[in-house]
Amino acid sequence: MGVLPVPAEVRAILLDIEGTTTPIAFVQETLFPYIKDNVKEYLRAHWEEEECQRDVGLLRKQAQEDSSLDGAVLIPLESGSGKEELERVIQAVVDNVHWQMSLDRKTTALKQLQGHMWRAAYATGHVKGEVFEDVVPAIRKWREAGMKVYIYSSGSVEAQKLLFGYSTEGDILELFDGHFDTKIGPKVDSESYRRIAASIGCATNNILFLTDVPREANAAEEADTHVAVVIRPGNAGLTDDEKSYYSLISSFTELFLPSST
Ligand SMILES: CSCCC(=O)C(=O)COP(=O)(O)O
Ligand SMILES: [Mg+2]
Repeated sequence: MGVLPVPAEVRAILLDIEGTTTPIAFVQETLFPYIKDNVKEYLRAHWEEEECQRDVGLLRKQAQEDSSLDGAVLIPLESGSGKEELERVIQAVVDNVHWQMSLDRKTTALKQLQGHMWRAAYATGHVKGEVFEDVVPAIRKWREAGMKVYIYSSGSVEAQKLLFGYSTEGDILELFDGHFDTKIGPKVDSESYRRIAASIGCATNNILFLTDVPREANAAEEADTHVAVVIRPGNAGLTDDEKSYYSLISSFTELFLPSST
């Protein structure tokens, strides 16, 4: 097992979810198929609700922005009433969601809808959020050492709270001081890390960001945030250059805090 000393100036640890706290397989083989299999039924059941209409409105706006992309699916406005017209619009939303998911897009519009759909899956016990076994004990230790701990995921804040609120380890939301999603900006944009630091009330170099994705690590580093790339079973492989450039950990227990005993 390796040891990665955490720089003394670090006051907060910012965690990615998929591939960092949580197996990629859980997201790709449980959470995402749930959306693909249930989106049409969900839209039919919730169409009249304000939240659902807001989600569809966001998806429609995103679809317009995406209209020049290969395979993009536009979402028409309902023109008139009637079951057939409703089904036509719902089908366009379904096709748009499937198209975005086939590209693993991280748009806020897609992530908002997914978060709302997962609510029922978690609340009924159909799904439990998976976390790697080292995650909870390590975070508890960091917090005892005075470290603040935040989540930054492309999954919506609501989806994050569901995953950790209904996790295999129970409700572990108390372990986090706050949550960020793509509303603060994309994870591959260095500006997002500056906004997160401002929101936490610290400098970017007071933060250590843990992620499985080198492009995200690169963006954070550009903003002067400390980074380590997390290697977990099922994660995408790293190039030799990435392996030698980034600090790597395969378990949260490898982080060594200056105040740790
Ligand atoms: C919050 S659970 C769903 C995860 C998700 O939708 C996703 O796109 C994963 O992104 P991450 O930034 O956590 O790698
Ligand atoms: Mg990730």
